[in-house]
Amino acid sequence: MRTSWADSVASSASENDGLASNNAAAAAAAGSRSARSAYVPPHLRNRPAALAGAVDPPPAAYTAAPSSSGNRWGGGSGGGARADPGRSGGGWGVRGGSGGGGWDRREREVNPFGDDGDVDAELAFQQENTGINFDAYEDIPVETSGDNVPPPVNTFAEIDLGEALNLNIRRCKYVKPTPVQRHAIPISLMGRDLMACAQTGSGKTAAFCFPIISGIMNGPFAQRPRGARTVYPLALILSPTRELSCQIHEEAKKFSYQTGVRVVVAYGGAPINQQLRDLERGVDILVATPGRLVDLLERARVSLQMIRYLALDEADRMLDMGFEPQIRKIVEQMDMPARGVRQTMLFSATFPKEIQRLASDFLSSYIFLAVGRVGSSTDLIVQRVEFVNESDKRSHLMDLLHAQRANGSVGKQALTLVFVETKKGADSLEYWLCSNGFPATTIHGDRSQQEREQALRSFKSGTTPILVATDVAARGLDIPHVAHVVNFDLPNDIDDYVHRIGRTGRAGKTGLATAFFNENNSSLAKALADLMQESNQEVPAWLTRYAARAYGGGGRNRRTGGGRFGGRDFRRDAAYSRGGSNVDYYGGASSGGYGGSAGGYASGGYGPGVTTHLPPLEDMFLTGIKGAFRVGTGITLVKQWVGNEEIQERNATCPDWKRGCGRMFEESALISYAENAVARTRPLFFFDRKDKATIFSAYSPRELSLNR
Ligand SMILES: Nc1ncnc2c1ncn2[C@@H]1O[C@H](COP(=O)(O)OP(=O)(O)OP(=O)(O)O)[C@@H](O)[C@H]1O
Repeated sequence: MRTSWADSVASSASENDGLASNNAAAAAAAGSRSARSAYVPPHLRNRPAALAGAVDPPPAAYTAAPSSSGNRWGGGSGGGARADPGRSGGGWGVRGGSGGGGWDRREREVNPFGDDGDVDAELAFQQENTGINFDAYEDIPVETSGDNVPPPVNTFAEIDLGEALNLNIRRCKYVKPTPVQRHAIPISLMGRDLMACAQTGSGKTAAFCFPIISGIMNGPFAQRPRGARTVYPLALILSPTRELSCQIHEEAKKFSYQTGVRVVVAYGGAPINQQLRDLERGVDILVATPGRLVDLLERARVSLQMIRYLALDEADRMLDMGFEPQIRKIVEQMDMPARGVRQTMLFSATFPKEIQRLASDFLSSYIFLAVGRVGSSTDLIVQRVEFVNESDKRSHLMDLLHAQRANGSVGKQALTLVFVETKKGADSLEYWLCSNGFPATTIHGDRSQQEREQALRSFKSGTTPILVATDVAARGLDIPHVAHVVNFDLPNDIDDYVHRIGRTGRAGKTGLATAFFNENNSSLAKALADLMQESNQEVPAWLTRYAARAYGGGGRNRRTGGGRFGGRDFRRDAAYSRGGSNVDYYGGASSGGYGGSAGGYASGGYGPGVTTHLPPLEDMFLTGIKGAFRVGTGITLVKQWVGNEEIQERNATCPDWKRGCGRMFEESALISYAENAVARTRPLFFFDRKDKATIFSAYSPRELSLNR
């Protein structure tokens, strides 16, 4: 039976395709969008028209504006485990009954640390933070922007997180906060929205979990409706893959042990009934993948009406085209309190400016935080690039692994993660490695959920110290002892490369990343060389030559053209503040998005009139035989196309591109253009200039659809 990986991106072809087709359908329906009624979950139906289908007014308890101290719901600073009315001490009380988000009275909270409770005595015998060298992060440049940014802290003791949470932090052996934690936690505790970018492995999970847990512990009691089967979490943490959601869930459970805050996870690919039972036992923090959450919302088993905190991990991925429609649905079209009422936190190691712009739709008067440059990789990772022809890759890998084995160069327990492009490629490489005496397993979107879990377990335990993976394993996974990441096939996007190599060199440890580069990767050359140079790596002379030749270092590379290299808040970029209206991004414009007027991107619609909200792409016209067509790029391709370099790259794949600007263009040529040049991974919209309707939209070569 096909498991529902619908909400697990990286597994993803299936889901992305699904999403893409949904998205295509959405775009197709763009012209009639206004006539289409919005989905109303069952528990919101039969309500006064003003309320149904709209954002519910949040409960009075947390409609207050952010307070300058404490969280935005006016919660005081707090001590130990939460002692809500209706809860018994120690955090196991019953709150709100079943469906109301409280603990089941009969449930015992498993100790995730396996200690006997005497934490301090136990820790005294252990070397604190064994092997973790956070001093490595000390000299990282930090940029913050926005109004009234609170000062960073240097120790956890300076932050009032509450006794129970502090105890768990000690149990985790976190001695001091990492740079992103030092800055992000005070910002979030102040009740401010946050867009945070920090390098892979630098502790972002705790940076958003601590303020959420502390806020729930210390915030006002949440009186949740009783009786119904619907549950009302107070915090929602969304992540793109199932494995990552599980990992965040595990971490959050550790942090919230004996705090009285209950964390539940919901993801696709696993039986929903078990997850429903978990939810029914009560939930304060729901960690979820978008697809499964939408399912739960549509079944009216979860309501977002009482959400106080929304965190998106891997936020740039979540707002990329594959997920954006689902995220908009969850955040804007269900019953979640509006931005400015809820507190929103976005985290990632990469944050292209066009995604920052999109993300600002979900934030209110937010603070931007960049620890290190946006999208940079940590220099704890030694990066090597080797020129390897396609046909030599296997033998080259074999040489690497033999050398590794012979000289123990990456350590005894060392694990090697090998990234490949396709699922088939993963299977076949795994088979070949095993046949050649290297125990390997594989993780990709065609494997069942059980197989994927088994593969991860076997890799983590060292039973199969080589894991061959597609991008399903590229983001967020924190697997100890991954000493070597091999990019057997390089990705097209430098951001994907950053996330992939970030599976090693985590939490202050060093790591090694080797990439096999050949002619097929020339579009990545410039971005790769720049990234390596920036992180003080030795760039081979031949790569520099490729980079110079490739001019623009294309692919979906967003570093070129001044896009984001330099790591800064997009609001500071003058180009973004033009937009035709006087949008004050710092003040939180009404739409928060480009152009600032109603509709368009800000409302998530791509319907008629959307062209008025496109960034300045006035020169990007193709004139077709049936009228004038504007090529809009949705969101993410805009900057890429404006830069000369990108046009160069497009030329490489679509010779007609440059010639086609402003000229007659056959419809078939447009389609082939879409197939060949742009639609590999991101959507492309063609707009008829006259009536501004989408004439067709393309998501991938397979998903090209004609919607006339
Ligand atoms: N203050 C701390 N002290 C010691 N270890 C920490 C601290 N904060 C986090 N860690 C550890 O650092 C590792 C990386 O943390 P985490 O997975 O949150 O990184 P991340 O920034 O989210 O990475 P990615 O961008 O890859 O998702 C984890 O093993 C975590 O337990």
